Amino acid sequence: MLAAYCYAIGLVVVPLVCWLLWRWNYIRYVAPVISRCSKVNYKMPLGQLGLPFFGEMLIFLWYFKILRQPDDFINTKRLKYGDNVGFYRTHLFGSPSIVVYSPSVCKFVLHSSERFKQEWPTIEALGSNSVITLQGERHTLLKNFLVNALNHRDSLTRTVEQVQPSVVAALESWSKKGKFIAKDELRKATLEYIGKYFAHLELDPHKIDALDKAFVGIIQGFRAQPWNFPGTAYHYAIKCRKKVIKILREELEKRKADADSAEAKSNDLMGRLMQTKDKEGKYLEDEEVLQNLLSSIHIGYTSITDTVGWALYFLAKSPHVYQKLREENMEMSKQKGEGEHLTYGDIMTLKYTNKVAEEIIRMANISGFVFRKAIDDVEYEGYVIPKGWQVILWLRYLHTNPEHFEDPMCFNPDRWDERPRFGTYLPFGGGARSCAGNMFTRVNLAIFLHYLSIGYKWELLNPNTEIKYLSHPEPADGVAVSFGKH
Ligand code: HEM
Repeated sequence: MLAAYCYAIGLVVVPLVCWLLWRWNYIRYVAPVISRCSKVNYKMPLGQLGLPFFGEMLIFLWYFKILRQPDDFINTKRLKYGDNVGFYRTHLFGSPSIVVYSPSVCKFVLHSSERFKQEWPTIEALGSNSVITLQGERHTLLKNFLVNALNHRDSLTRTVEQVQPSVVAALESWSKKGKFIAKDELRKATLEYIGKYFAHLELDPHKIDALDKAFVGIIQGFRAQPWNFPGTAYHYAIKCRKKVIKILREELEKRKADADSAEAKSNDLMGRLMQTKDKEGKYLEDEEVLQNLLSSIHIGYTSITDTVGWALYFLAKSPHVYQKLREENMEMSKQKGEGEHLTYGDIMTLKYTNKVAEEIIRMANISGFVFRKAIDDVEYEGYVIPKGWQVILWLRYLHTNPEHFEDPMCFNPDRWDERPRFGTYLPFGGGARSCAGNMFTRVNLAIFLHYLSIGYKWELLNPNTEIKYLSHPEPADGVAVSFGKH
């Protein structure tokens, strides 16, 4: 009797449970969409949603962490399902998702903010008044402000003037160190100068370490589960955020208390935020000033650190590129007097340097993905992007796909002699949420490239170090270098 019972379990129950586990996400997420969309004849994108709860996360991790071939996640789907319409269905980061890999669909999603919204469950870690999380009119107000303050010609001219002395000083101090982890030094140097440039913050080494630690804590909370109790990454991120806001608030209060001080009169980012008015002529709330300053310092110093870290890596691996870069910049340097700095106009004439900068940005892919949520069922060429599903724009795939860039993993600045095909190069996103600091990044990178190439040489201490792709791409050793003067 018992044997028959066990036999029945083995024969019926176990396969049934396995089948249910395998089909669970289909039954839960896909079947209702198919039933709803059959009336309007929309097709379901191809793909699969994997296991309950985990979805295809284990496969994703396999490609990112074990094989370290992140884009093969998409390549295997293209092999299995064919090219289809430029996107597949999957289940990642806890949600049924559509992964988009084609230029036209990426553009469609980025430029359809009425159909796809940006949603951050971890809003308290990011700040509910930050341009990153705001929606609607307030977002437009702050976004326009930031684009103006960071990316326009006048602002870039000021950036070039004010940032150079700090870059020169940082490189000089590195040459005295000899061997170091470049990412560690870059974090400190860029935080120091961005803090000074954006808010006149005078940061001693102790304060820089404390601030940097707090910013790392904030990042860890961005994509964590939004569980706000002691011990969670989200809770810690909120605590770190409060610490940074406290430091920025001290500076804000100082300026309010002494309106005649040089800082209060300066037109740094904090000063300009304090002077910004909305449509009704009302100044921004303090909280808005502080939160947007925090976001700008944060994104600014981390993205420049990453980009310049990659510059050191790629240039060390491509001596012929370094040599050409050096020649162009030595030529520029000869035209300058002793101690005379570059102008924004000079940087624009450095053709090869700008190509190197663009190639670094393409290959670094520091913002490899962009996330949206479909507000309603959206039809695209007969297929549905279902309401409530997460949409993951796989921007990095645009830049590593040989159909868009020949021999894409080869570091080749000369590919920028021609413009990439429309929509195939989107490192800064697009549409209403495109990056507010794209030109700011390019100019900062060009300044580093200039001073690095005219004055310094370096070698990678671990030239074969692995590349980490999560949480963002970087050489696993943090770019350990031996660094010195020419
Ligand atoms: C290589 C460097 C950088 C890359 C690859 C990059 C990439 C991006 C991308 C892809 C987005 C769009 C996100 C989305 O659509 O959801 C974005 C948004 C943004 N970026 Fe950057 N970024 C870089 C540097 C910077 C810098 C230096 C700043 C400022 C100092 C900055 C400020 C912003 C802001 C404020 C947004 C939010 C815009 C909005 O929500 O409307 N970025 N960035």
